[in-house]
This record gives sequence, C-alpha cells and structure tokens, in this order.
Amino acid sequence: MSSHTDADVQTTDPTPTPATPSSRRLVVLISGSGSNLQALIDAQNTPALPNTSIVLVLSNRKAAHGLVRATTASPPIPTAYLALQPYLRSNPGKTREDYDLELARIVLRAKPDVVVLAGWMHIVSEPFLEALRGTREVKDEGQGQDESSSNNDENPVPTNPIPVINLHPALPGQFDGANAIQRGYEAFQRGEVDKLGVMVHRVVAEVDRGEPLIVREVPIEKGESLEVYEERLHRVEWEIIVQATKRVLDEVKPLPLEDTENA
Ligand SMILES: Nc1nc2c(c(=O)[nH]1)N[C@@H](CN(C=O)c1ccc(C(=O)N[C@@H](CCC(=O)O)C(=O)O)cc1)CN2
Ligand SMILES: NCC(=O)N[C@@H]1O[C@H](COP(=O)([O-])[O-])[C@@H](O)[C@H]1O
Repeated sequence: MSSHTDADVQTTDPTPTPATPSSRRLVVLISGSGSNLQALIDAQNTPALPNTSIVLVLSNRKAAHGLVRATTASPPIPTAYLALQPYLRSNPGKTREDYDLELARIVLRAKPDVVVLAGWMHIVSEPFLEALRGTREVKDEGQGQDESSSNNDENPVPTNPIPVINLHPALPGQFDGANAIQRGYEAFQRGEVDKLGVMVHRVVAEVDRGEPLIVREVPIEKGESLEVYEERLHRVEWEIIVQATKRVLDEVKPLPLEDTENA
C-alpha cells in the first residue's frame, strides 16, 4: 500500500490487470466522493458491464474518497494521483498543457479501451485529447513515472482512438461547467427553466459540448430542497454512467458473440 504524495504518481497495487483479448479496460478519472466510480466498480463483470475491469482510478485530489473506493474494492484497483498546482510547483517552467500530457501518459500506460470522467473537476486541454486519440505522441520524459511503470511504456501511443466520456449533471446546453447541480436547481426554483436532468457525453475541447450519449430528465418539484433533488439526480447518474460506458465499450471493443450469450 503506498501513499500518494504531491509530486509522485504511484499505484496502490503494482499488479497491473493483465490484458486479455476480449476483456475491456476502463480508466476512471475522479476528483471527489466517487459515487459514480462506485457504480462502475459494482457493475464490473456483470451483465451491465460484461467482461470489463477498471484498471486505473486517477484523481487530481489526494483526499478524493474515490481513491479509497478503488483501493478497498475487491480486487483492489490501482490508483494514481496527480494535481495541477503541486505538479507546477514541482516542475518549474512546465505548463498546464504539460500537466495534461502527464495525465495522458499515466492514462495511456494503463492501456484503456475507454476513459470515463466521473466527477473529474479539471478541464482537459486539446493535447490531452490528441494523445488519447493517438494524433499526438506523448514522450515519456521520465517525469512522474509510476514506481511500477516499466520503460516499455516510454511512448504509449494508442493503436486506436480512445474515447473519453464525461458525466455532466445537466441537460445538453444547460449549465455547462462546474456547480451545475446547484445552478440548475436555483434556476428551476426561480422559474427560469422548466426541466433539469443529467447526461453522459463525449469529451471534446469545448467543455460539456461533446455529443450527448445518454440524456435523462430528472423530475424536480417546486419548493423541494436541493438535497432531496440532488439525491434523486445522483441515482439517475449511477444508472446512465454505466449504460453510457457499456455503449462506448461496445463501440470500440464489442464482446465476442459467445461472451454476450454468457453475459
Ligand atoms: N475539455 C474538456 N474537459 C472536461 C470536460 C469537457 O467536456 N471538456 N468536462 C469536464 C467536467 N465538467 C463538467 O461536466 C467540468 C469540470 C470542471 C470545470 C472547471 O471549471 N474546472 C476548473 C477547476 C475547478 C476546480 O478545481 O474546482 C479548471 O479546470 O480550471 C468545468 C467543467 C471535465 N473536463
Ligand atoms: N462538471 C462535472 C460535474 O459536476 N460532475 C458531477 O460531480 C459529481 C461527482 O460525484 P461523485 O464523485 O460522487 O461521482 C456528479 O454529480 C457529477 O455529475
């Protein structure tokens, strides 16, 4: 069990999940409590997410409870931590884009089929997305290497574009950005909008403007508390994050027919 320090990127379980021809690999990025990560953890290798394992949980906040959810999962899920400001302090002259490329390097080393942003509170830049698409080579300058990383991952370039999807607690075009739940709730109570909801969308450089994959309205009552509304909203999120992840996995790595019959 290793601890996460500001400058280091370490896994809590150096035993990487072996890749098998039909198994599907997820990397999940988090910043907070990780209840949506937990929904994905619980769905692994069930009919909801057949033949699928989370191979890395990456957080930009050391105190994110989602890291605990990963390390206490059975089997434990490798974790990594890299925050922007400590990275910049530890690497004078490096930029936010350099940080994003280091994020991409960490993600690519895990060889995911799909990357899920589940409460990930950092806007990723185009270089990150290009690295995941495979249109930008990410040279491993030896910075932030996992203790368990091996040199054969020096230039992790994906052979196929790796989709990145994001869970956003608002309807398409509504309340882009952070704090969307509270902003939407308050707008509804002021009568400015007549419906609210959640979606999972593909991630593009423009924040929350990628193609919606799954959109669900969340019922809300005039006068009800934010807490009551938010609890209802999160329950919908836990469903659609699994559904959207399965849909994108099936796009990029469909299961062999015999596996679906057994799923
Ligand atoms: N390029 C993209 N990056 C991200 C997207 C996206 O669609 N395109 N989705 C977001 C998730 N998100 C809303 O769904 C979101 C998260 C965070 C922010 C934001 O303003 N972050 C600030 C830092 C805030 C903080 O640290 O508390 C920032 O990155 O400077 C906006 C939208 C994930 N990334
Ligand atoms: N803009 C992104 C954003 O606001 N994401 C939101 O953060 C929460 C994470 O909860 P969790 O950490 O319990 O999964 C979720 O409600 C998710 O929609």
